[in-house]
Amino acid sequence: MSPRAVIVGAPGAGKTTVGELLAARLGVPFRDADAVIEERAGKPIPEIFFDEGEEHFRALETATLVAELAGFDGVLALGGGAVLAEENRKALAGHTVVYLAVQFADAVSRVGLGAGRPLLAINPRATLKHLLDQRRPLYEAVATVTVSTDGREPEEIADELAGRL
Ligand SMILES: Nc1ncnc2c1ncn2[C@@H]1O[C@H](COP(=O)(O)OP(=O)(O)OP(=O)(O)O)[C@@H](O)[C@H]1O
Ligand SMILES: O=C(O)C1=C[C@@H](O)[C@@H](O)[C@H](O)C1
Ligand SMILES: [Mg+2]
Repeated sequence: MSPRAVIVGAPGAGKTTVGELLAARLGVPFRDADAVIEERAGKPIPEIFFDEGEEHFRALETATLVAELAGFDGVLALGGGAVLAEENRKALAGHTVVYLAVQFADAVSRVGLGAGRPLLAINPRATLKHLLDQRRPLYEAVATVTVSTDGREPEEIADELAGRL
């Protein structure tokens, strides 16, 4: 068993939004790895970061990724930082991985820079810019399909992906 598609991309790329639409088009279930982690931990991600720290969150993220890659056959959206660990990137090899690319301007307007994103708690604009620059090559490295999302509606992106997969 393997997911029909694994979606990666930065915060605000539209992983959850486009992932749900794509799953509906393919007639398969959708699952968000962030939601699975919250369910397993019994608390929201900002609380996991606050109580146990990022390292603990990343360990939960790897365990969740490995379990879902082996046991889920729908569309799986990953957290924005799931590509950071080499172990995770290796685990993604051989799977259909969709990279939703987004440039800074659209990412800022979609993310909103409000509460709920522990990594963007301090100096959100500069942090988001750095995070996009740092991660772009990592998303590209794991992707088997890349789609640009800037200035495009989620429905249009999901249609393109459904046709390409
Ligand atoms: N292509 C798009 N055009 C305009 N707005 C979008 C697009 N995709 C998503 N959005 C909006 O941007 C916001 C963030 O989208 P979404 O939560 O799907 O991103 P995400 O990649 O899952 O982010 P996160 O990393 O936080 O999980 C939502 O309000 C969503 O409605
Ligand atoms: O960009 C990141 O590193 C993160 C993105 C979210 O999806 C969550 O997985 C968490 O807030 C970390
Ligand atoms: Mg999401």
